[in-house]
Amino acid sequence: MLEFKEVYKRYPEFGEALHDVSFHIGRGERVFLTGHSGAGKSTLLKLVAVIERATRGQIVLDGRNITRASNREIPYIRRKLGLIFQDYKLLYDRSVFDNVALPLVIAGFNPGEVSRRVRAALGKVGLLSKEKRLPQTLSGGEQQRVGIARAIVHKPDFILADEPTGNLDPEAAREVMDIFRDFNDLGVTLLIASHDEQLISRCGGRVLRLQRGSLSEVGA
Ligand SMILES: Nc1ncnc2c1ncn2[C@@H]1O[C@H](COP(=O)(O)OP(=O)(O)OP(=O)(O)O)[C@@H](O)[C@H]1O
Repeated sequence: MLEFKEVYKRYPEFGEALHDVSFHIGRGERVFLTGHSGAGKSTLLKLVAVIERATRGQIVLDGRNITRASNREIPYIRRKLGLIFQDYKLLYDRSVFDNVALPLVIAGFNPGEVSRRVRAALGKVGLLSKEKRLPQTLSGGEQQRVGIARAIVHKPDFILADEPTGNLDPEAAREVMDIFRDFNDLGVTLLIASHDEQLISRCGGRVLRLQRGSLSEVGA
């Protein structure tokens, strides 16, 4: 599903954020990416989503070398991915329904199909009854669930989440992790960056540990 081969990332203003990173994630795996603040977790996820580019090495997603993907190829790559962020990145002047619908509207789906898929996604995260609400009227946990619904509404086979529970209290964090686990049980591959070791050990899965840009652990 995803392979990093001797990947390096250098930011001109900073220096080396990733150093000789190699790993493989198989289809359907549940993998956590952990490490201290500044270890390179977000950078690694950004390389998979082609938000940033590797300086050296090779990244292969679904059998396709995406390291030097052209700008035209990027939408096709992102279509395979569901991206979830710590700060939700919702549009606060749009309803829950409209936030989740946005990727489908941009992709040109017809209104009937948009409604069907948005309601299916909201159902999966337990927010069907709140589709008309504006995001700021929801709790942090609910807002993150809107973010998850938006990320999965186009049925990606790979979810990438960057500290998805970082702003949530323990109960909301557990609910969000349970939703990820349900997707994983259905065959969706997960790569979740988190520094919450307790949550990771409770959830179970393989752990990739970054330390100052290098992978120090690739084990189970
Ligand atoms: N666009 C950028 N330009 C310059 N330096 C950057 C950029 N993005 C990240 N860095 C630097 O690269 C290093 C790794 O950052 P990254 O955000 O990947 O770490 P992280 O493990 O996700 O940290 P955190 O847990 O605090 O989010 C950091 O020292 C950061 O300052």
